[in-house]
Formats: sequence, structure tokens, C-alpha cells
Amino acid sequence: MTDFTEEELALDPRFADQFERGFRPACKLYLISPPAIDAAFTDRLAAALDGGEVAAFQLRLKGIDDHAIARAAEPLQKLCADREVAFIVNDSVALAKRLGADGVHLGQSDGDPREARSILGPSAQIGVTCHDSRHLAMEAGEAGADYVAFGAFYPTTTKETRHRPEPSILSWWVTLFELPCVAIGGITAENAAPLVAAGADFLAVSSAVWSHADGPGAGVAAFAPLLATKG
Ligand SMILES: Cc1ncc(COP(=O)(O)OP(=O)(O)O)c(N)n1
Ligand SMILES: Cc1ncsc1CCOP(=O)(O)O
Ligand SMILES: [Mg+2]
Repeated sequence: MTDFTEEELALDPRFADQFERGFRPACKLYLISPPAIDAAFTDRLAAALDGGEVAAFQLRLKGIDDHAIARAAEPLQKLCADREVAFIVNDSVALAKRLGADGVHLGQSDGDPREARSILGPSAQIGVTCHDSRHLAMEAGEAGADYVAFGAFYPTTTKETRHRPEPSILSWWVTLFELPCVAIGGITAENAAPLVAAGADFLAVSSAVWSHADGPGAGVAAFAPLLATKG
């Protein structure tokens, strides 16, 4: 499949409602959990949220079943609700529904965003992984996603990745579409500036926060100067 040209896009009525460019709020932090957590993690999440503004928290646990994730989710979801941080479940629409989560993040093999919408309803935040593909991002927008995620922008040990977009995919996206875009993959406070400058609406980060030498609060705080100044 080939990418659409800008001319095709502009003429295609399917994309008409995505084509307007309106006001974009400043870039925000989207915190991703470590792939495994222990009983102390609720306190670590509280410390992270104490460090500065976090727009959303994604529970991304790997290698355990949905029942175990649901048990782990309870105090974390409550903490997020208390702090007005959106609570997003990774991978599973069924689990997002069961927990009454604010949304779900779907990879390309995690299910259809249209089906997710029909199950979770109009107010759910549905995000879709689009790797380095303009085509996948436009498809996700067409399917009703609330954000598209590009990455991995930098090397990461959190996940095995095969795609390495350039920051220009973000500027291309924000020039054409209102739908928010998320940048993910190996992002730190030290390397994030080009992604913010390119127009990322959200920086999705995991190890930069959870592995910060001075703790997760300092990990979140380190991003504050970048996020205050979206160009
Ligand atoms: C915000 C955000 N972007 C991308 C991903 C990756 O999703 P996926 O490709 O399904 O890989 P896993 O995270 O499930 O390993 C994400 N989780 N969140
Ligand atoms: C889930 C995911 N998807 C693409 S890269 C990545 C890992 C993000 O974690 P980190 O910020 O530690 O690289
Ligand atoms: Mg997934």
C-alpha cells in the first residue's frame, strides 16, 4: 500500500473533517507503566504524579493475564482519578471496558478501533500505534481514533521495536490534521526537544521516568521545561 499524496488527501471527503488546523495546546506528558510492577508501584506512581503535570497514564503490563492486570489496576486507577489523570489500558478493549477505563491503546494487532468504539462508547479515548507510517495514521484517524502514536523515535530497552520515524512525521501530521499525535520510544528530557519542536501533542515515556536516578518525581519534573514551550 502507498501513502496518500497531500493532493489526494485534500480532495478525499473521508478526510475532510481531519483537514482543518485549529489551535493546538502545549505538548503534554503521557506516562507509560513499566512492563512489570510490584506492590510498591502505587507509591511510585504517586511520586511520579507529584513531580509535575501528567495528562495520561497507560497501564502496560506484559506477561500476566487480564485478571491479574485488573487486580493491579484498582489502586492505580483510583490514584489517577483522584489526580484527574486519564487512565488508559494497553492492548485490551475487554479489560478497558471491565475496568471502566478512560480509554484503550491499540497496536496494529490489538483490534479494530471501530469495534473498540462500539464497545467503549463515544467518550473513550482510543489510541492507535502507527509506527512510522503516514498511511496507518490516516487509516486510524478515519477509523475514529482519538490519537495516533508514532515511534520508536529513539532506541529503547522497554520494547523491541522495528520502526524508527523521523521527527518530520510529526510536523507532517500536525500540518494536516487536528487529531493529536503521540511520540514514543526512548524519549528522555535530554532528547525530546526535536519532537516537541516538530509538534508532538504528547510525549509518551516510560523508562525516562521509572529509571530516573533521582526517582520518578524527578523523572517527570525533568520534562517540565520542554513541555511549557511548544512552538
Ligand atoms: C502511546 C503508545 N504508543 C505505542 C504503543 C505501542 O503499542 P503496541 O504496538 O501494541 O505495542 P505494546 O505496547 O502492546 O507492546 C503504546 N503501548 N502506547
Ligand atoms: C511501548 C512502546 N512502543 C514503542 S516504543 C515503546 C516503549 C516506550 O518506553 P520507553 O519510554 O522506556 O522507551
Ligand atoms: Mg499492544
